[in-house]
Amino acid sequence: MSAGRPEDLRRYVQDLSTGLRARGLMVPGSPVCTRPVTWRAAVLGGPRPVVAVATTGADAAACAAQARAARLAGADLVELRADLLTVPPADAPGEGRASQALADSWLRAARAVEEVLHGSGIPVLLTVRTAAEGGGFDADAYRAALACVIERLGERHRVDAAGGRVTGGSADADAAESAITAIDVELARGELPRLVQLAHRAGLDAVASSHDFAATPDDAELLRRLRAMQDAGADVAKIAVTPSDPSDVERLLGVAARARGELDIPVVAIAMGEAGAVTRLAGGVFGSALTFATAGSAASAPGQLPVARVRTALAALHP
Ligand SMILES: O=C1C[C@@](O)(C(=O)O)C[C@@H](O)[C@@H]1O
Repeated sequence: MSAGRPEDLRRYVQDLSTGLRARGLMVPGSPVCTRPVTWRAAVLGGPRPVVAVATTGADAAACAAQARAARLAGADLVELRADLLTVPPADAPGEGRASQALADSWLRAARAVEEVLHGSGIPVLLTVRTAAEGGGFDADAYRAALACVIERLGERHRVDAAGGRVTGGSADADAAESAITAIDVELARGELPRLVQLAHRAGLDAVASSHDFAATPDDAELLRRLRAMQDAGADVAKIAVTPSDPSDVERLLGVAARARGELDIPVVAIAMGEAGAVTRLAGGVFGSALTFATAGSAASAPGQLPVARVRTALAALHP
């Protein structure tokens, strides 16, 4: 179905839930998350999905402008897509490439984003998406660069804490400059448990993720990935797939409902592209904890809809 009017959406959701319950793939009532996470004012795994807007800017100023637009549009979370930042020539990877220099340039953008979010309670998720999963970063350099930026965030966290400022984790942490509460870690790049542990030591939560830009893997594989993420210690488990027809979209939502029933941590399930747009509106009914929307700028993945449209759907489906 198309992501249409609220009444169409309600009917779609009702029909699909009835079908899934009849097949024992969805528990009756609202699926409850037993281990929700709170990032400043946003709760993943609460009664409604959190609405995120991703930056797509190539420099700190563009990201800050997009974060400001996200705040004005009513986003709950900003994702800083570090992989889309242009690396300044001096920092460019090359001979003896310095992950440190890269982390420096990402942290400069993070500071700019944090500045415009100051006082809003909006947390920031830092993501380095590899080309293998629809992003702009080199998959071979991924683990080292990610570990480096996590270390740097940890140092910053400790400095902030020593300076008497609280960082992340609570709704009244607005006095804090550090809004980065979580980091995205790709399951397929390997060493997920180590990177999650590194994030936790740095005072960050970890969102494990897996993207398929070509297809929608079978249900067992999708559930296996989500479970592997939880088993690796991730705080949130996220899958994004590409449906080829409406039945793939329904399968994805069914997987979300099953994962919600079987896992403790918040689960995020997205079908990308126009065909999957309904999952960005109705995913929450099936237990998906987070949806990505746009706020006047380019989408960070295909099929994202404007925040206002998503909010209208959420209000209709989660009264
Ligand atoms: O993982 C995701 C989900 C996403 O791919 C989407 O389809 O909305 C957008 C990405 O920016 C984000 O990191």
